Amino acid sequence: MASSKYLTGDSSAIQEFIDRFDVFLFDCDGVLWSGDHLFEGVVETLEFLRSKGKKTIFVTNNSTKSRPQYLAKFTSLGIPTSTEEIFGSAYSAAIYISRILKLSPPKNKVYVIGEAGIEQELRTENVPFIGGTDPSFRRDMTPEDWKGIADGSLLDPEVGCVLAGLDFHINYLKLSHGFQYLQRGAVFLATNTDATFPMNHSFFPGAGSVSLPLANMTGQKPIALGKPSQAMMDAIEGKFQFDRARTCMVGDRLDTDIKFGIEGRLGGTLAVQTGVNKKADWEAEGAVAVPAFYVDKLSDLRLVAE
Ligand SMILES: O=C(O)[C@H](O)[C@H](O)COP(=O)(O)O
Ligand SMILES: [Mg+2]
Repeated sequence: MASSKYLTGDSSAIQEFIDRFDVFLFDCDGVLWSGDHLFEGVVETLEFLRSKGKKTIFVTNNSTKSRPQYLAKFTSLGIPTSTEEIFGSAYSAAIYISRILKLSPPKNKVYVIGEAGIEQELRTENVPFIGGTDPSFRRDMTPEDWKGIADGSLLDPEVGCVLAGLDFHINYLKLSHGFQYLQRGAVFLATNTDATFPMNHSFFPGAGSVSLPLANMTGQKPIALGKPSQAMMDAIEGKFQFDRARTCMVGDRLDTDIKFGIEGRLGGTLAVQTGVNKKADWEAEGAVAVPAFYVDKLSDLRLVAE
């Protein structure tokens, strides 16, 4: 089994690690922050890497925010960046639908299960959609719903795709509509399928746990456009033209971030232990992915190197 090199407290190993890469792809939830709590030393560590001429790119599976909404969060937490450096699964899904799937009338609409981030990125790509944050879907089922969903009178005949992401307002009504569209042949997509969502130093249902009922009902697995999807890696590489061998993926989750870097044939992967996975997870027999390097927390990269 592959082994992972521990860097925390080892300045020469950290220096050697940093010298190996020109570009760092940073995961967000569990690496930079937990919810709105910014981890200690993150701003200084990013500045330190940038001062060494390193390129920083933020790659998140969290589809609840669009790139401009993420820019506002980064700015509010004191992290200097631009929408150019931010690549989210909502954006990845929107460009997949508009540039690859290319839905054509009369079934060119997307039924969204998710938050405003997905809606904004679909609008940016001129992809029509229904559902999402529409308040008329945030309620209990009525007798009219049971009848109208079953006979299709309440369904939109122009829906050709169901896109599911992290939805903090998921309910029976939304799932019932989603199922009927999939039964009628709509393409099943997910921004990501993370099982859990790291927040406030604990865990909550992730996007994958939101879309799973639809997968369970239909027996279909959605095409996931976030990490570890290599469609996302190709899109990021296409945008930034980086040398994969000189690029490192930094993440807290084995089955998304680390798998993404390994399957993307990047020069390296670094795991931090401030989010979902810990050392014991990748040392376990049959681990889904083993990071090449690991630290306790992101700011370990900075402290020792100076
Ligand atoms: O459920 C989710 O969507 C994920 O837990 C979450 O969004 C992960 O975000 P990331 O760690 O990729 O920034
Ligand atoms: Mg994460």
